[in-house]
Amino acid sequence: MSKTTAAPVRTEALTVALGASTVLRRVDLSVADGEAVALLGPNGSGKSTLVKSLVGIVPIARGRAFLHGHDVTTERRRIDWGRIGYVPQRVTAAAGVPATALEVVCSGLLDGRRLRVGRAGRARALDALEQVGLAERARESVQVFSGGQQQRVLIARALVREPDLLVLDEPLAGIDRTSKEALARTVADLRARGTTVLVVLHEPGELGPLIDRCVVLRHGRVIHDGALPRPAAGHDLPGHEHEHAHEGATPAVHHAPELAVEWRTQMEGRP
Ligand SMILES: Nc1ncnc2c1ncn2[C@@H]1O[C@H](COP(=O)(O)OP(=O)(O)OP(=O)(O)O)[C@@H](O)[C@H]1O
Repeated sequence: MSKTTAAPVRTEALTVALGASTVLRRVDLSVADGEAVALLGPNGSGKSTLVKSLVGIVPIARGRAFLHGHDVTTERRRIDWGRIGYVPQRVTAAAGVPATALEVVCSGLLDGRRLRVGRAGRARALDALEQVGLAERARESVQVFSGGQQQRVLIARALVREPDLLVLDEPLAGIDRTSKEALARTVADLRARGTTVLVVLHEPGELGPLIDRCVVLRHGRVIHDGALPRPAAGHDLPGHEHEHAHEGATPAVHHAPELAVEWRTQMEGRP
């Protein structure tokens, strides 16, 4: 796999407006080769919009974004999309189509020039299903799969191209514990192979131990870029009241590992 030295992901003062509102405000983000970075923040803080702007689903109003050193707006054709796997938020692998898990994963190898995959392609698809722990169910219809299993099939579809950058949008949302653990194993394997991972999460959960760095968004701005914030003392104790006067405070970008972002409180005071 040929690699350039440019960072897999970089944004400079990235600003995105959707409808009448500015959803991302001057976001600077950089993900180095082989790094696993989590994008965290409360509902509506702009996490999905950030990854969508990277893959070209939403337009950039101001600032720039680069994938492997190429500007996603002006140099789209120079980007090697085969090196990039993207798994969007909350889609099912079934969508009424009676396809097997193997067929769904094989579809990740198709493009405008190729409408069927050969034996080698099917072997790669089986290998990708193996990576997400579903090889033994390759020939079953995805319609009978749980939400978490479908999510893993979609991740396998992104992995079948052997990307060196994988972008996952909320892969843990609404999936069963077995699938969360399987996903954590998949990400651990990817990390061991040097794959760069950018993952949108509500909270670190099973992926926490695998994350090198986290970037926390709030109201479309980066309020933290560094180590995973630890819950402040007592926050994880039963009975702790999550009521603090944080609203209105001017957010600052923190870099210290021991930073005092009170994890749950930053998540909009979610209990
Ligand atoms: N197509 C759109 N038109 C107008 N506003 C939009 C559009 N898509 C998203 N938004 C708004 O942009 C903001 C950021 O949305 P986004 O989905 O990026 O947030 P998020 O941090 O990923 O949230 P969640 O954790 O709930 O998925 C929200 O206020 C949302 O309502």
